[in-house]
Amino acid sequence: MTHPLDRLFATIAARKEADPSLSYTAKLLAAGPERCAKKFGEEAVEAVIAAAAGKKGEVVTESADVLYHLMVLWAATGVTPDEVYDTLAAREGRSGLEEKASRR
Ligand SMILES: N=c1c2ncn([C@@H]3O[C@H](COP(=O)(O)OP(=O)(O)OP(=O)(O)O)[C@@H](O)[C@H]3O)c2ncn1[C@@H]1O[C@H](COP(=O)(O)O)[C@@H](O)[C@H]1O
Repeated sequence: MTHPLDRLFATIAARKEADPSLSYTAKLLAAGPERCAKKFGEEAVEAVIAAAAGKKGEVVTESADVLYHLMVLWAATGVTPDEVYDTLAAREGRSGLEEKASRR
């Protein structure tokens, strides 16, 4: 069974060919990467506000919005989930503190 995020990305990628009057994703993609980036930023801020207010339920729903808009941004900029997963895999097992120290 495919992961829900992979299924969502497949739907988003397929919307590149869809009619913007029939699909929100197609409308966003047709508006270009800058518009997609702005929407992602707005949704991220909404998640930040929910977290700062201690509203766990809203953190969950805003997180879903953030993930959707991040994937729209990947589609708009030609990034694939595998590229992101590979980057995460390459970091596996290396502490963030260790990586930070190596930059000093
Ligand atoms: N997961 C989502 C999803 N999450 C959030 N959104 C939309 O993202 C929008 C952002 O919220 P806002 O409050 O900022 O909306 P808004 O003010 O109307 O947006 P703007 O006019 O500013 O762009 C809302 O319209 C939400 O419905 C999503 N739209 C689509 N999906 C998925 O994408 C699939 C394809 O959707 P369509 O492309 O619309 O067919 C759907 O079946 C879902 O699986």
